[in-house]
Amino acid sequence: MTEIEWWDYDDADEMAAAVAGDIQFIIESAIDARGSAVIALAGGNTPLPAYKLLAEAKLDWKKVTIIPGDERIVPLGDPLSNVTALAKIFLPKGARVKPIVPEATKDYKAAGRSADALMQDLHWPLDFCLLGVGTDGHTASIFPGPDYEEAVAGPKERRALGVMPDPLPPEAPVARVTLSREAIVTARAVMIAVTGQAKRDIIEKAIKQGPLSEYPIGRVLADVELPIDIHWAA
Ligand SMILES: O=C1O[C@H](COP(=O)(O)O)[C@@H](O)[C@H](O)[C@H]1O
Repeated sequence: MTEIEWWDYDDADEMAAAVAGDIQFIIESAIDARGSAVIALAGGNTPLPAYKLLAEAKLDWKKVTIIPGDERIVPLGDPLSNVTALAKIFLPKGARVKPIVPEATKDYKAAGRSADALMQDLHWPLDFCLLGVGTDGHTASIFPGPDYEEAVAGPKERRALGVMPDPLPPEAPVARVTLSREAIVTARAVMIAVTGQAKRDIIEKAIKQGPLSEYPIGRVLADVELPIDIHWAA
């Protein structure tokens, strides 16, 4: 198991400021080292305050490419669309925000294949991947269901795939496209940002369970080589 460090904050605002500061530093370092930064950001609600603060940072945003680390298969502009939330915040800054599901389709497997093909246009490994975690233990859109093993242990060259969660999560009950575990854990830096005791309990349990964890976050964290920071506020 990798080195995992918890960073605890008094409230979500304090956490958002710290997360935004760390991502800014990672982006600056990537631009200094390679001339550009390619980052995958978590969807959902938890990281939005951090993204709003990050967008205020003085960065050479034209050199920054942002993809969602996972996407709900819904039309662009839909309130559930992860890339739409990212685009609203970062497009006005000049960043390149790339949808990984440009068109909603009923064939989630085909959406996954086309996202995997789109990944070829990016430089790899990712400079950074931010993960969220659901109260059911999913991370990115890696969920139990028919695509689970492919997501956590599929071919190493598979960077994205279509996923049908089973059961469907009530907050966004739709098929998904997600980065694979391999694409996530080979990023140059991986960070988790979560709020609430329930998510903390799940992550702690998942880490204890190790590679045989019942939770997707446990399967993703198992045997990761790079150190991972987990930012948490109650
Ligand atoms: O469905 C999703 O859920 C997780 C957690 O979202 P949150 O709103 O509880 O923070 C998120 O990380 C993932 O990207 C998203 O698609």
